[in-house]
Amino acid sequence: TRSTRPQRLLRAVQKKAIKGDPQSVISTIDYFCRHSEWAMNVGDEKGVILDSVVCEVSPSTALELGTYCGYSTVRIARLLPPGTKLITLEFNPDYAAVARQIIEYSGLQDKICLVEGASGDLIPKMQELFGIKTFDFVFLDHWKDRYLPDIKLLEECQLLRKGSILLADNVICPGTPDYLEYVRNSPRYESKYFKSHLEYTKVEDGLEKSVFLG
Ligand SMILES: Nc1ncc2ncn(CCCCCNC(=O)c3cc(-c4ccc(F)cc4)cc(O)c3O)c2n1
Ligand SMILES: [Mg+2]
Repeated sequence: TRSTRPQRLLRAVQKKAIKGDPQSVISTIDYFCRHSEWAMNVGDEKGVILDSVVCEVSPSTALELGTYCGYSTVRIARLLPPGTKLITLEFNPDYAAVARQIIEYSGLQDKICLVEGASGDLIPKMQELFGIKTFDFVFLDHWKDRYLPDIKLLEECQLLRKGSILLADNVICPGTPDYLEYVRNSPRYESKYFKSHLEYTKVEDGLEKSVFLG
């Protein structure tokens, strides 16, 4: 049967990127998605904003919702100091299988824990599975209608602390209107929009950065 897009993206990484070099894995994926096949990675333009927020927060504990092929997973993990852990949740086993190989190819597997399953099921298990008390940083990039229920779940499970940073992809395209309305109007968050473009296109999109105020 015909290969899938994630498999073709993995093959491009294995063929063109330098093993153990996260930046070359990132550049190879961006080149593939611009010149061969579009894929729903956060991409290079929004990726620079993601990098700057990760560097600013310098999190000890980080959570990513929606791994896909592991592009943003590698982007985030390459900036984390030793001894920190990025937990990334992926629902689709085929995506997870590709992501594991891309993460391993980048050499960052010791900083990343990829867990297969739905965020709604796994978030309540973070304490028992990983001994996580709270997350310093959360990157939301999964089902757009799960952003709002999942941050409410993070609040309920007391996985956020005063100053925890949420960064949400695709708040314009495909769009997360209920999430935006909540974080921009809730007294419990201080929110800021970073205007950008949908990965590899001229379509408007952006990232919403929200600080949990406790
Ligand atoms: N609950 C749970 N727990 C864990 C999970 N793991 C995965 N999932 C499901 C996530 C499925 C992929 C989510 N990502 C997107 O849908 C997405 C789409 C576009 C896009 C597409 C077409 C267009 F024309 C324009 C824009 C662009 C993006 O940057 C996107 O991130 C989970 N769900
Ligand atoms: Mg996205």
